[in-house]
Amino acid sequence: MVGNKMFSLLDARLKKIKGSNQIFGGVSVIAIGDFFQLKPVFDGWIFQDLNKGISALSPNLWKELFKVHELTQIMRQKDDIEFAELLNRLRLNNLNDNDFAILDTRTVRIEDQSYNKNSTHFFVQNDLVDKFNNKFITNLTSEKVSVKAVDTVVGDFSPPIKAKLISSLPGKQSDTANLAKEVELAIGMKYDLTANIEVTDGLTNGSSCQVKLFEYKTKSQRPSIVWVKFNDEKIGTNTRKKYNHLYSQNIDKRWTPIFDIKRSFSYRYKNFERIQMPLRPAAGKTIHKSQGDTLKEVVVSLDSKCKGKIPHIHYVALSRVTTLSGLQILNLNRKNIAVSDCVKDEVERLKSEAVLSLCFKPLYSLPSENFKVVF
Ligand SMILES: Nc1ncnc2c1ncn2[C@@H]1O[C@H](COP(=O)(O)OP(=O)(O)OP(=O)(O)O)[C@@H](O)[C@H]1O
Repeated sequence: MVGNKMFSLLDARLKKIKGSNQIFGGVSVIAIGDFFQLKPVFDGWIFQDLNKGISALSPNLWKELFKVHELTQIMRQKDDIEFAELLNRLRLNNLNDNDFAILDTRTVRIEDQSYNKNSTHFFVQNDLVDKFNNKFITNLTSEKVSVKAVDTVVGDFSPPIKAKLISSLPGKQSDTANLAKEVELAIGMKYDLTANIEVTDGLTNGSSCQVKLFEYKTKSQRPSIVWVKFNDEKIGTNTRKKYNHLYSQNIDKRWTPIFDIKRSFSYRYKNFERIQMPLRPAAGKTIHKSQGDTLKEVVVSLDSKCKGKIPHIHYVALSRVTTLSGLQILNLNRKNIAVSDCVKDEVERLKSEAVLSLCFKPLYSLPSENFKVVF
């Protein structure tokens, strides 16, 4: 979700690109989202006033310019309306005893026979995700390879200084253009892309796939191509056409080739370049990274070492799955369910003071007897 700092940066960037002083450089902006999902990371809610630097003097773009039109039809859980209604109550922290009893029926223990250990798992924190993925890969008996990043420092430094700078790079992927220092790849394991490779072809940060084959074109220990199958078969259609010549007999036509990519980043005032496979293990993922996902089966643990409650995290985690029967809960952490007060106030304000009046009557709000299809 876009926060208030990012929104203000978008405004400034568009003004620059368009060479115009009009708001957003005169470009029309449509914002889509749900405030009852997770707060932007390292940013404030889009409706809050900026309070630092020169931007604090500028108007609140969100409150001044935007009006809301609410989409009410639930698509993800359209085949399980009771579950959809329960989720709508969870979204507002209004679950009743019967709802909790229903969720209890989905609670599992790791020792249970029914536990779907191979389903995607969601956790609150990164360390739990890493632990789960490492264990998952260790337990796989398939072919594996550990791919190390190839790093270079940009600038005129002596070789020992370069080596020292490179070894000081952090393990945190978000500090290194989303490319890992080392990524453990295993056939059959689920991965997410960690970079936008080809946006128009759906090869975007977060796209989910399964690794199918390593292809070595040289004698190196490093695969030249990692063949993957995306969960959504439309993703990678153009890439598969573009690399048609790479498909030998043992390569399934639905698989997509993934190559090393090169990205630049700055760390402690020095510039670096990293070459790495843009893949991150995703048998387990954080609930923050699961936003936007749709899955048939999921196992959720809301266990958290954080002291405070994280508003809306229960709703986001439980609403990624299409049916109640596809959901398993390891730990609901019921006492931590929370809704942000400032979000409640803003949604109230939008509904009472900032409703968009449409200049036409949408087809879906016309009575069906008025609707005729003419050939
Ligand atoms: N018109 C539609 N018909 C059938 N399925 C749809 C339709 N619109 C969306 N979906 C499916 O519903 C799911 C959710 O869609 P989408 O991500 O657009 O909604 P959303 O409200 O942004 O979800 P969220 O914010 O909770 O992630 C997706 O799996 C999408 O494919």
